Amino acid sequence: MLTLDDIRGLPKVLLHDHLDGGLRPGTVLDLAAECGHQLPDGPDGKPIGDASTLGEWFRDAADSGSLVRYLETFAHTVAVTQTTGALTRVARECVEDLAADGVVYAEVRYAPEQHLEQGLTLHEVVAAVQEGFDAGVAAVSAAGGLIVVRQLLTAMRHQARSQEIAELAVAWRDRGVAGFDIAGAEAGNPPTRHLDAFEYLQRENAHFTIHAGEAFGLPSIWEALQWCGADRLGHGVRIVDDITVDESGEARLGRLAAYVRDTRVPLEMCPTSNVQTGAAASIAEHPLGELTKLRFRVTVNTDNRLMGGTTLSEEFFALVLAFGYDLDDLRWFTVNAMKSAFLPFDERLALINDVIKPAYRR
Ligand SMILES: O=c1[nH]cnc2c1ncn2[C@@H]1O[C@H](CO)[C@@H](O)[C@H]1O
Ligand SMILES: [Zn+2]
Repeated sequence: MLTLDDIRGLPKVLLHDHLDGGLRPGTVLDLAAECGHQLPDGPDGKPIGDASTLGEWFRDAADSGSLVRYLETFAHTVAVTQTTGALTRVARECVEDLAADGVVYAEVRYAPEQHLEQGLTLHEVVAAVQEGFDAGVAAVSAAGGLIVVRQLLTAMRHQARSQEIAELAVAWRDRGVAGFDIAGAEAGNPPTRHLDAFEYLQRENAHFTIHAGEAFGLPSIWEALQWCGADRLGHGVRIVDDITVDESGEARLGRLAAYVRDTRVPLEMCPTSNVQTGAAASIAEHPLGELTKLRFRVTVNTDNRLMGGTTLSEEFFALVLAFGYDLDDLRWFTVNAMKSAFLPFDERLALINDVIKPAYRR
């Protein structure tokens, strides 16, 4: 059986990771002290002052069984990332942490509109993050490693800035931004609220993914694909609601599930996050197992490394333990993810042929 160390040594691809959900606990402490943000109280009734207690606090608070409560924890990471210095630091550390975990390609998302509280403009936010990504990539490569990183710009689904953020993503498309996303509480905020932004992106030949079918069911997935034209689905777990398995174990796909499988819509699945928000009862019962058996285009992701206390290697290891996956399965997930990336075709192919396949052969 594969060990966690084996998995760390394999090249991996990460399509769904939130920048503001991946801060190092120690960095949250430093930045909170710098900007005077008050962190939550620890067990002793005083604001938490050490990194490991803070890491546990995020994990426990996010372990809420509800997406809305899970999202409340972001108030702290967003509050401490309101300056170019903080954004650049967090972005650089993100790249270094992903590379240390064996990630060779990552698309990291965040919502620029949430980082304007101290007067930054949207463009300044994107520039600060890009500066951090560039510095991180340079540091990794100076140490002999390899990682390619792109930004995805997220609009918050309960707000009304999606058109502006979509235009921002297009303006930065040749300078490190590979696509667009919407996130936030799903119930009551269907993707069609942002139809103008999605239609604009389609006219611009731009790429986008939509958080859909996480806390909410099939209608949200259907809208994301058939009204909005999403290239990928963030989570998409509820697509199992359109699949029935009879007594003999034979699966029947409804029209929407068949469409998703037939057209190879990538599912950005995030096992730990889904257990934390109650979208799945446990890793072992996660729909990823069934969807993988049925050969949907499943990819494995972290969502929020801080809130989940996780890494991509740990997500894979949990799946190895729950479903008995082997090296071939992990290669399949990784190639699925690389094929689904918002990177030009020739660059995807080069990473698959020159980096991923040789490593899994060895
Ligand atoms: O799993 C998720 N579902 C929906 N929204 C999320 C999830 N994880 C994070 N965010 C939201 O996306 C924002 C930008 O990164 C975060 O601030 C958080 O509110
Ligand atoms: Zn997410």
